[in-house]
Amino acid sequence: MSILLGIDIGTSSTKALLLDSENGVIDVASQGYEVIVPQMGYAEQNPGKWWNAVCDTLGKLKSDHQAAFEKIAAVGLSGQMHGLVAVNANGKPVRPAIIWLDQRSNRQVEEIKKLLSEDEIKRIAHNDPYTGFAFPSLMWIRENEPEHYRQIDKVLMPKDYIRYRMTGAYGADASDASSTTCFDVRARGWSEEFICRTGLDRDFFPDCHESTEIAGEVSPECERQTGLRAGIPVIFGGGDQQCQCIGNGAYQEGVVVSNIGTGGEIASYIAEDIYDPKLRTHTFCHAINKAFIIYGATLCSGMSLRWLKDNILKKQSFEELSDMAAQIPAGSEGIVFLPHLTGERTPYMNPKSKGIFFGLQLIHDDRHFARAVMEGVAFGLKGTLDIFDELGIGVERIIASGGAATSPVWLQIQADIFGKEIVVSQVKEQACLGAGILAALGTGIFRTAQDSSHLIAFDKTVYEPSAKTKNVYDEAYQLFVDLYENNKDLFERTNI
Ligand SMILES: Nc1ncnc2c1ncn2[C@@H]1O[C@H](COP(=O)(O)OP(=O)(O)O)[C@@H](O)[C@H]1O
Ligand SMILES: O=C(CO)[C@@H](O)[C@H](O)COP(=O)(O)O
Repeated sequence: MSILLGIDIGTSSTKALLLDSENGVIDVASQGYEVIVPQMGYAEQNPGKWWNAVCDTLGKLKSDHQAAFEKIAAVGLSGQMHGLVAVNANGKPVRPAIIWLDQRSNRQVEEIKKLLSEDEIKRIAHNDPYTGFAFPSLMWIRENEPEHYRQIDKVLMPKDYIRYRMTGAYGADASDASSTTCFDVRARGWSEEFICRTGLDRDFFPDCHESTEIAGEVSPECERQTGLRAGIPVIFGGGDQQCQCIGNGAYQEGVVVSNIGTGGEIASYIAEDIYDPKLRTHTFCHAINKAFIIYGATLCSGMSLRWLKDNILKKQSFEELSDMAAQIPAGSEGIVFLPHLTGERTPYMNPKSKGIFFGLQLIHDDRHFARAVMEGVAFGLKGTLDIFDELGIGVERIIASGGAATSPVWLQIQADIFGKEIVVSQVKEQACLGAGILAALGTGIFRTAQDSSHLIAFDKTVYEPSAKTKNVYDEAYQLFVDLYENNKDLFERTNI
C-alpha cells in the first residue's frame, strides 16, 4: 500500500486528495477562488491564489491525517487547461494569468489563421486556434503589453506553475500543452514551425514530457510552505479533462464522460488521433498510453449556473438552485437558454456568440431560470454527442463528472436530453483522483491505468432517460440550435 497526493488546480477551486493506492480516497480538501473579469471579455486569475490554495488544502490534509500525510510517496497534478502564466527570470508572474474563459485575443486568432494554412492547422494542431488558448494570449501580450512581454522568461500552464513552485523546475506535459495551439499533437511536442512562423521566442517554451514522467522533487522551500516532505517525487501531471477521464475509469473507447465543472465537456479516450475535419471539437494528447482524447467543450457550463446564482438570483448555494429547478417541468415551460456567456466552442467556435434567455412569459419565475440554465448546458453538450455520432466515436456508457454531478436534477436532465443512461462515480473529485493515479503510474506503483480500477466504483443510482420528456426535449433542442443560427449575425454587431 502506498499513499499518493493528487492536486487539481480547477477554475472554481483547488482540490487536494490523499489516496491510499489499495483502499481508495482518504480525504479531499478544497479551497475556492474567483475568476477576475477586469473588463468585458477578459478572464484572469492570480497564480499566487492557486498557490495559497495549494498550501492551505495541504495544511488541512496534514492536520487531519498526519500519519498518512507523512507517508506520501508521490505527487500528481491536474489543472485547468489552455491558460497562460508568463513568468520572469525569477519565476514571478509578469501579470495575472489569462485563463481559458478569456476572449480578448480574437484578433490574434485571426492572425494565426493567416500565418498558418487551414491544412497545417488541421494536420499539426488538430484544433482551431481559439481565444483563451495560451498561444493567442501570448501574442496578445506581445501586441498590447510590450513592457510585460519583454520581462517574460517562460510561459507555463496553470498546473505547470504550481509544479514549478513545488520543485523549482520548469516543464510542460503533452496533454496540457497540446491545448495551447502551438503544438504538434501527433508528434507530442511543441510545433517549431508554428512558433517560428508567429515570431515568438522559442526559449519561452519549457521542455515537454509525458504526464507520468517524474518532473522533480518537492523542494525544501515547498516543504516549508506546504508541509510536504522535501524529496518526494512530483510527476508532470496532465490537463484536467484527461485527468478526470482517468479518475472516472474512462480509459477505453466507448466510455464517455460528461463533465460539468466550470466548463463542460463530453470526452472520449481514443487510441489514434482522430479529429473532426470541421474542427468543431478538440483532439489533444491523453495523459496515458501515448493515446489521445477527443472532446467538445461547452464553455460556460457550471459557470452559467454560478453566474445565475451570484450575479442574477443572489442565492446562497447551488443546492438551492437545484431544488428550485426540480419544481419545474422538463422544458422549463418554454424558456430556452443559450449558455454562450463567454462565446462558445463546440460546435460553433465563435467567441462572439452571446447568452440568450428565449421564450419569457408572465408565468415564469426564478425557478424556471434555474432549470433553463441546466437544460441549456445539457443542450450545448448534446451538440458534441451529435458530432461523435458523425465521426463514428462510440458512446456505450456515459459517466457524469465535475461539480454538477452532485445534483440529481441536473443528472436526470442530462440523461433525458442525451437520451442515454448516466452513471456517477462514488469519488466526487475525479480529476484529483486521476492526478493521484498518474502519480502512481509515474512511480511504478501502478503499471497501467487499469491497475487503478479497484479505486473506481459507481453509485447504485443509474439515471435512465425518460420516455415522457423525449418530445419536449427534442423540440426544445431544435429551438436551441435555431436560436444560435438565427442570431449569429446579430452577435457580430457587438464589440467583442
Ligand atoms: N449542488 C450542486 N448543484 C448544482 N450544481 C453544482 C452543485 N455543486 C456544484 N455545482 C456546479 O459545479 C461547478 C463547479 O464544479 P467543479 O468541478 O468544482 O469546478 P472546477 O473544476 O472548475 O473548479 C459549479 O460552478 C456549479 O455549477
Ligand atoms: O477549457 C476547458 C477544457 O477545454 C476547461 O474545462 C478547463 O480545462 C477548465 O476546467 P474546469 O475548471 O471547468 O474543470
